[in-house]
Amino acid sequence: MGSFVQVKDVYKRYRMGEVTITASDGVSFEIEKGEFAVIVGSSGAGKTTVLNILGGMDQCDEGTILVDGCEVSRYSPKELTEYRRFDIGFVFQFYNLVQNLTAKENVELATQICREPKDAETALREVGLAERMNNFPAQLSGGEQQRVSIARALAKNPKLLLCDEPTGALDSDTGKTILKLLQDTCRRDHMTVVVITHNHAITPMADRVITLKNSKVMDVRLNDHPTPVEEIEW
Ligand SMILES: Nc1ncnc2c1ncn2[C@@H]1O[C@H](COP(=O)(O)OP(=O)(O)OP(=O)(O)O)[C@@H](O)[C@H]1O
Repeated sequence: MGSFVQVKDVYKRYRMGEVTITASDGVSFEIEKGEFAVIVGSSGAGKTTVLNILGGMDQCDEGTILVDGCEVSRYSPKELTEYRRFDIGFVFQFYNLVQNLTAKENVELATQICREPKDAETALREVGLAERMNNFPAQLSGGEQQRVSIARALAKNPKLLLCDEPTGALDSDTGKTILKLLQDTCRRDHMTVVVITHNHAITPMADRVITLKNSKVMDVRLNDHPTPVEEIEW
């Protein structure tokens, strides 16, 4: 049996008139089930491209993506829709909550379109928002809004939780509580979590660090003893 996530020789090119931009240039890496993986690289290194392909929002031109034994890179558009809907939880930098729905309604909105979801209240309780379920996003701090978006993603019971700069809009203390929540969820539920970031300071807390540079994988490193989030400074 191979790894839970296998990305093999993936190429993604964008044609812009005469110019072709290679956003993924033979990218390969693996992630095991239940790992907390960080994909790190500077702006333009190709992080979002990899995350979009892994999340079924975009397709690669060449290469293979296997998730839990399924060959996502061969999925039809209809299969990709189901993959995004049932298998993937997304967390974005700017939360992407619906402003005129409460925290609970935001989570319910997502769970209405998936199989065997968690109860919205349970999901919100697990992220520490038991008291704020009936608040609208504008009544919540940035960190609390990010918790709602994590509850929304986890309520789907996804196979993979993909997070795009989840702390990018938060101050460092709030960012750390969000990373701790993600790491605790990973440990407690054996959830496979992938965080993309430009912030190298986050890498010591990961089980696996995949470094991208110029659209290629520069380095893959395993941390046998990840640093507790509380001890990380940035
Ligand atoms: N839809 C697109 N059309 C054309 N070029 C694109 C597209 N998406 C990404 N690119 C290019 O591919 C390269 C990698 O971009 P990508 O967004 O994956 O990098 P990134 O590491 O996520 O950067 P950032 O941290 O700034 O978001 C960049 O040169 C970018 O301009």
